[in-house]
Amino acid sequence: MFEHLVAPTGPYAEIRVVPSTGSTNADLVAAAPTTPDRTVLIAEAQSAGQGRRGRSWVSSGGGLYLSVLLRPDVPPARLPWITLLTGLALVRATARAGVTATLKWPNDLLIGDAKAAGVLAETTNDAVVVGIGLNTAPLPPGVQPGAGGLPPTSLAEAGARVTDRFAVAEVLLTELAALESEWRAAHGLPGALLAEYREHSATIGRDVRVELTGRELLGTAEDVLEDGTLVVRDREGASHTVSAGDVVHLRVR
Ligand SMILES: O=C(O)CCCC[C@@H]1SC[C@@H]2NC(=O)N[C@@H]21
Repeated sequence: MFEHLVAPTGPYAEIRVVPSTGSTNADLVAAAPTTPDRTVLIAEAQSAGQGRRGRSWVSSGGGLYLSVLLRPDVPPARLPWITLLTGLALVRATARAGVTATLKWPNDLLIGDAKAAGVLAETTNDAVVVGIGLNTAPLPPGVQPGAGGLPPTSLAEAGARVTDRFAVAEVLLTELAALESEWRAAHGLPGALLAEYREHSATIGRDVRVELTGRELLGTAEDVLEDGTLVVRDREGASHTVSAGDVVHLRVR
């Protein structure tokens, strides 16, 4: 499998596949001090898969669970774009499998109104570990929607042409490398990627509810800006900038 995944001209220092681990993100965060830039770890199953906000990520096998350690030499304020451009890599890879997907800002890949993938980016010293969980096969019965309330779905349920997780991983990593290299070359500015992100956004133009510390913001998501923040206009007409740490829910009209 290892050989199957390594593109001869690919930019990755290493692509390692393990049968099982606790969490590929936790492994790369722990190994960060001695791990080179652009190292990939893929697990066939995880016993302690992590989602955002302390949630767990169902990783019993049948899905794609991978993390990439990156050392981009860009200003720290531009690092939130890693989450967004990873979302774009997921959109592109999903399209190559014959399925149209959109992005719930900042990090959820949606097929229709259900969630097929999530991204968890963690910063450690001078590295960023970006984890991707993508449901290629249906989840086991009984998996509840996450805290965001989105029901789960998978490439298989969406009728994708390609559902083999290693084949999908190969396309995904190729797209991620292309996007991430372009972004690095622009010193962390999104350039043309901003228009691509807006085009695939499931959030822009939708009514949203944002959980802020101690209060709630109800409004309409208007745009995603060059710094990766989301602009929300509230019912009184005031504009708010929401950062990637805030929780945004799409509201049904
Ligand atoms: O939507 C989310 O909450 C993010 C989910 C991220 C899950 C992936 S699976 C591979 C990597 N290892 C982890 O423990 N988490 C990420």
